Amino acid sequence: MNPLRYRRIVVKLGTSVLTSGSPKLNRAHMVELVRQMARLRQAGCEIILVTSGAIAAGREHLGYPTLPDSLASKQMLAAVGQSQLIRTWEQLFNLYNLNVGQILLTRADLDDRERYLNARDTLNALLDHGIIPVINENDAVAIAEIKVGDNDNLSALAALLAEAELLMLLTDQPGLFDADPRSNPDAKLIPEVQHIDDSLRRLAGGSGTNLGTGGMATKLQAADVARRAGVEVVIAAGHAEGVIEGLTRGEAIGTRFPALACPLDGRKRWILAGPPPAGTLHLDSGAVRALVEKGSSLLPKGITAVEGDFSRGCTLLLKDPEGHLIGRGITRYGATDLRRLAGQHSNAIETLLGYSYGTVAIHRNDLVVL
Ligand SMILES: Nc1ncnc2c1ncn2[C@@H]1O[C@H](COP(=O)(O)OP(=O)(O)O)[C@@H](O)[C@H]1O
Ligand SMILES: N[C@@H](CCC(=O)OP(=O)(O)O)C(=O)O
Repeated sequence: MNPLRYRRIVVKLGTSVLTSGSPKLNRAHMVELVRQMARLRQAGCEIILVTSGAIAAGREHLGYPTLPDSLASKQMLAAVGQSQLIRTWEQLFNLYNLNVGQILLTRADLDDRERYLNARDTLNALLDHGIIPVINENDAVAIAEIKVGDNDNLSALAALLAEAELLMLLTDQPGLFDADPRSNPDAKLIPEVQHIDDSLRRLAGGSGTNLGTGGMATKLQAADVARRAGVEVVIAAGHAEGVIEGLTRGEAIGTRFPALACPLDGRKRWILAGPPPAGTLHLDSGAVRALVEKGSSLLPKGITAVEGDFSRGCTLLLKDPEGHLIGRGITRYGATDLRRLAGQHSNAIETLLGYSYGTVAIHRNDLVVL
């Protein structure tokens, strides 16, 4: 089979894969993973590595100190461990004459469109020079407000940034099961997922260990974001022999999430990936139909309630009358204005506010329907 079925892939390695369930990095296993990635690279496939393991590596390097369960302790471990981690990746890739470039991100780096584009340019420059980008969250400085929080979602953002074709979420289980296989030995692997809905989300539990973050729940969130942007996603076991190469050849391993048919364009990818929502607009059923079925802009008339305190240019969540999330978009009016405009006809905007930024609350170009 053709090994170049995918031109650009993101490989996300969870702590569970890098430590093999032990409290320290399993370097022998990391060598095997690098061997596979190097072979693919040499065959012309561009690889972006999203690596967890900084906190585990820091704990190992400091001799497993007993620390309070505080953010500062974790940040200290991440600061120590990240340099151990990148050094290990660097040494291993150098065995194959490949260089690595470290990118440490927080959500704040992706919020602003210009910073998002800068990060994208750096990623592309590394790839253009045959260098393997090695990405982790900047745990040492990130506090809750600016954190992505888990590397599953971070890897989806990396896949969007890089316009990758395939995202591999490699973990300690062979894929997504119909129940957590740690506690349900009869659980069955789900080979393919077409729709990510609430019933599927209920199957996906948290991490089974205290080293991993998020478990299958964050892997599903990541898959949901990436496939909307046209990226195919697969969850598979990182310890399975030849897994990275096999997945790149399109072999039926793990749980596959085919990419949605109509990928979003660049700006809409950023709306999906970048800014955290600053509020919520509740819409009536007519507005929901206009957005979902006709691809229209959102008019103030269709807004029934406004939650949050936000200004013009912020990203908002859009919900239908039942409270289901139907999209996200960038508002042309701040919260105070929208509270006045909700339910009103667009030609009353000037009279109600004394000024106007146009007839729509959210323009269709600034809107992603989910
Ligand atoms: N439905 C499910 N199918 C598979 N694994 C599940 C499921 N629900 C919860 N899990 C747990 O998710 C864990 C993997 O997530 P996590 O510990 O965060 O790993 P990683 O470090 O690779 O991100 C598994 O070990 C498993 O216990
Ligand atoms: N950024 C953290 C890992 C966060 C995370 O999501 O971990 P995991 O669930 O193992 O992928 C670290 O390097 O330790």
